[in-house]
Amino acid sequence: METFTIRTPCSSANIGPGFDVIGLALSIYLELKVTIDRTKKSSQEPLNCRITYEGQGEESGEVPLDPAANLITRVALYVLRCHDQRAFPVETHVHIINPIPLGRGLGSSGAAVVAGVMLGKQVGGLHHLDDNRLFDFCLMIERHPDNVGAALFGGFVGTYLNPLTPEEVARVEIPLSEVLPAPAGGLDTGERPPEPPLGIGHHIRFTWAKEIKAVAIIPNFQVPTAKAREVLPKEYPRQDVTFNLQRIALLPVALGQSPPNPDLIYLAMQDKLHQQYRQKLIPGLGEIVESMSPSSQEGLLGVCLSGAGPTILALATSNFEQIAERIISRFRKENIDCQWLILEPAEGTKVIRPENS
Ligand SMILES: Nc1ncnc2c1ncn2[C@@H]1O[C@H](COP(=O)(O)OP(=O)(O)O)[C@@H](O)[C@H]1O
Ligand SMILES: N[C@@H](CCOP(=O)(O)O)C(=O)O
Repeated sequence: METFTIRTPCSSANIGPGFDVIGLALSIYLELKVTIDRTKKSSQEPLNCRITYEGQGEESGEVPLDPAANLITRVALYVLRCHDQRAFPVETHVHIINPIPLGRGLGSSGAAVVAGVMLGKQVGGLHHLDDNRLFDFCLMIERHPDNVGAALFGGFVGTYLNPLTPEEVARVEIPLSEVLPAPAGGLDTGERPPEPPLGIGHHIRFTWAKEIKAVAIIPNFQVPTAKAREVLPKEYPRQDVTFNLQRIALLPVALGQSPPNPDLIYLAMQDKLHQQYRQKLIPGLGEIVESMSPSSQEGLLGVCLSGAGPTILALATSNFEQIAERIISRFRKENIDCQWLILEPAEGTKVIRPENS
């Protein structure tokens, strides 16, 4: 019996102005406990894979247990099929432990994609795929690099895409339905899916000052990332783009300085490219972001929307409970309940094998 665990952190993307660029891996972990029983000759399970699940959305059953429908196993199958393996090895059991809240802007889907790519590599024995190549596979599915970059590489990262040839662009823009295997009921045509072009995405690691903690205030409703991207404009006024460029040049420097400079961080976390448009999906967001600053709230460095929301991320050095309570009370006025957590920067995705295996 072969067993191993894949551990992937959640993430907070953007951190204000770094829309689709900056990501921070944080300390809530998706875990896959994988067992492969190679003594079996055949399997009754679809695609030779049994999925069990515990964690967020367990009662509502919103995470499918069919390997042809579950995001993690579909992504693993994509990697396998690019390498002429049509199914999981006989017989694979994937137990998913997922404490990352779904659809809240903490990168649950990014973590699922990264864990899925790693699962494909491990069960397929595809040891030649290094993390940079796995990043390419992730980008064929999650088409912005910030949250998957953080979940794969860990820490505080800047991510960017290479210029691609027109032929490669066409390959990257292929509809998701042609990349991922068809959900339950779809026929396996036996065709090889399109492989990612080489070196689509890259990352650079930034320093994170040890004093800074991330307070996540998580409202009790979901905003699907796809919906939060639909509300964004196709074009922006030049002054808004310049505003973000000025801030993004400051942000990694400001968050790496020890001791942190609250006024600089507050300034560096302002955004004009996505947060104001997402207000219509997240009642109270505008007021929260505009009303809280280091001068009005001791210990606070800055506040932003986490990923596509609705979670609010407050960066702070002290008074975490008071900061969280102030944001929670604003959401309460909208009849929205929240939970809150203090999170730390996290390591990237790891495969953990039992000793002497
Ligand atoms: N552990 C998981 N296993 C399978 N599917 C998952 C998992 N985590 C997230 N997903 C899928 O991703 C969706 C949420 O993605 P998205 O809207 O991008 O929000 P988020 O901001 O949490 O990434 C879930 O509704 C579910 O379909
Ligand atoms: N840059 C993306 C990040 C989405 O992250 P998620 O964690 O909400 O999936 C965006 O802002 O749309």
